Amino acid sequence: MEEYKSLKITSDSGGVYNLILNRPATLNALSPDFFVEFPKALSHLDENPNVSVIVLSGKGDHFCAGIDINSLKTISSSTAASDDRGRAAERLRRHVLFMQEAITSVEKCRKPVIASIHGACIGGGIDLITACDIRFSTDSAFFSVKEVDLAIVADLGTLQRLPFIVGYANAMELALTARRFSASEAKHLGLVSKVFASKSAMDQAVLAFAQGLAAKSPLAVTGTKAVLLKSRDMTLERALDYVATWNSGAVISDDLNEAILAHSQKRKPVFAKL
Ligand SMILES: CC/C=C\C=C\CC(=O)SCCNC(=O)CCNC(=O)[C@H](O)C(C)(C)COP(=O)(O)OP(=O)(O)OC[C@H]1O[C@@H](n2cnc3c(N)ncnc32)[C@H](O)[C@@H]1OP(=O)(O)O
Repeated sequence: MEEYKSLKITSDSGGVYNLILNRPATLNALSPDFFVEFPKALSHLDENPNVSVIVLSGKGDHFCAGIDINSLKTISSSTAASDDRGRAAERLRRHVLFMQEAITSVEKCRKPVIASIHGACIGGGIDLITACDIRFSTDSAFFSVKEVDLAIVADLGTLQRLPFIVGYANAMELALTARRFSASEAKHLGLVSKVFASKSAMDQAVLAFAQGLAAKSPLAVTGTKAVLLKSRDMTLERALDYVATWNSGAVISDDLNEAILAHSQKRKPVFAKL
């Protein structure tokens, strides 16, 4: 297994792997290392056939306190130091695109990624969880689309993804006010699917949930993720066309035969890995 400075990977039984934000001293603030390592880690997990489902969590008392504020200072001073504003702006734009790619790597991963959130989930933390496929939290977790309070426009995906999750009006209100909101409000808005009384209760339930997903046809799971994500960005007509093409390729698989056979034999299906 690769060694990372900002992350840790562990595995549980049944094809469930844990991708853990691992800078607890800074509440898992997203450092420059994170933006290099996170897409690499996801790519390795994606390529590893033993991995069926990925659970993203944070070590320590909080899930993620957003961008590492010290790195934000470095970004802004490195552009101010340049003598050419046009070039500095172009460099900064490329850097933001690079950071966006790191977050988008969650969507590019074929396997489902579940966010398991406790404590703070702020700024860049919201960018991360909104790219995830499913979100769970503890009841003491709290959330904030904090960027306007740092005098910046959220630029790593929250403004693009959050409206699809909580609706346009709710996303606008949360992003403009930067107010802190609770896990129960996050549940009410649909940002998290389930809320748990403690981190240990959540860990246990998320593992059981992830193992349940991992037991399903990997082709059907990866196809469902891919089609839902593509459909989000397409017209209905194109999205229906896309899924027809997808299924015409994937429907004729051993998984379909195994699912039908297992059903008729009243046993659990066993599928080959992806
Ligand atoms: C190009 C731009 C791209 C992306 C931009 C993204 C924007 C954002 O992410 S905006 C959001 C930025 N984050 C924040 O504003 C949160 C700041 N942190 C807090 O408000 C609090 O720490 C808390 C999350 C509410 C938790 O409070 P508490 O439990 O009291 O802990 P603290 O004592 O405040 O923190 C402990 C320790 O962690 C350090 N730390 C906290 N957050 C960050 C951070 N974002 N970056 C770097 N370091 C952070 C804090 O300084 C403390 O360190 P000490 O050395 O112990 O002082």
